[in-house]
Amino acid sequence: MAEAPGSILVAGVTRRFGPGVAALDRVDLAIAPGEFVALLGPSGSGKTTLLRILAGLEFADAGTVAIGGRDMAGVPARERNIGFVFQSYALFRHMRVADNVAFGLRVRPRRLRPPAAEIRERVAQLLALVQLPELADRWPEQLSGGQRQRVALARALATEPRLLLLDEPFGALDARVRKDLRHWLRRLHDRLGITTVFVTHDQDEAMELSDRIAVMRAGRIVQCAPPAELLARPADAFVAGFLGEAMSLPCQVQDGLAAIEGFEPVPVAVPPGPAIAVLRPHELGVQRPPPGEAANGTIRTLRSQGAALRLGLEVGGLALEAEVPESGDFIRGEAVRVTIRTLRHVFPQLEAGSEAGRPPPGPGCRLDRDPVAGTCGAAGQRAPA
Ligand SMILES: Nc1ncnc2c1ncn2[C@@H]1O[C@H](COP(=O)(O)OP(=O)(O)OP(=O)(O)O)[C@@H](O)[C@H]1O
Repeated sequence: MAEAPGSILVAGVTRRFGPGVAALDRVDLAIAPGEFVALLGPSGSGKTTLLRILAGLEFADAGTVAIGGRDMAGVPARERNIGFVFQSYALFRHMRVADNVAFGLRVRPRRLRPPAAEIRERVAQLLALVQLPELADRWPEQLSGGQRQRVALARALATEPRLLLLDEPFGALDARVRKDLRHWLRRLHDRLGITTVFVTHDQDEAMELSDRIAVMRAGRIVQCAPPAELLARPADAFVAGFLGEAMSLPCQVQDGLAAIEGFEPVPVAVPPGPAIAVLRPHELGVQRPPPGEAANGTIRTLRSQGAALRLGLEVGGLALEAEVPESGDFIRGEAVRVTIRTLRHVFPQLEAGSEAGRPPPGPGCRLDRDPVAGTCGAAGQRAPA
């Protein structure tokens, strides 16, 4: 069956650099035409390696990659019709902006190269598309970082690629510019409908931009799902602890109760044994201890956040963060009663010991199954002694 031009199907892709741990380990990923998918994960989890394999800049030791239904084995990068933008993908310094954008068209073999007038027209359209029509005659060094990345995107789009691969394209820019470009990129994607794979380790960026996020860890896709699904139903403690602001607390489950150091036991539906409870700051309750009840924590820091108050707490030797209504009227050093209001995510501690600590292959990014979910943030830190 013929597939739409922008579809991607990665099956069982493994890539090893030397005898050590695989940079990619049996990765499956299916992306529909026109989708915007982020690869999100900690440093070294294999995001760039996967992107480079899609691009044809790196090869897989095992597994297959098909783009638009065609097996890419042996198809060189230049024949894949893919546009790239990398964080450090400098523009050609000796070429003006317009010539940078025209580059991909001018280097085509003569029989495929559009006439010069058509290239000029196309460059003007692309610079209008990235909202920089007035910069055609500038040199790259006369542009801001954000403008350079937009020119790099125009250059990537010049050859009308069926697939756009972006590797931390805004990584070097300051937070404000980054946010603006992020919104702009999503609007551009919605207009053009090009299948886009975006590498980032910024979870906010991934959450805001993507139709789905593939969360990677140690060379595997642990879970791939829409952002809201990842937050609501994380596949494991890693995903739960990686998305959104979260604290991962070791606990012991017995008789349907999770024992977390410093807290009352909490009912959970998890098999007995060691487990990880993932808590978010708003899931903790903080009060002055009612008469007759002992305090179990101390307020170490307070920070107002408009309607909410952010409290740094010490509970049972752990440093935790709670978010409570501003009306709390607490003071630093105060002894308080800290409770777990809801405990939505508890995971048996299975994966930690499996295959030398590597996560099991995740549900991958298959389109033929219901997407499952995931979450993240600061893990619960042990308080300084
Ligand atoms: N050319 C190479 N030679 C040897 N090891 C490599 C090579 N490229 C990648 N690796 C290793 O493969 C693993 C995955 O690297 P990769 O760059 O794909 O991770 P990443 O998730 O993109 O990380 P980052 O967020 O830091 O860019 C890392 O352990 C890395 O050191």
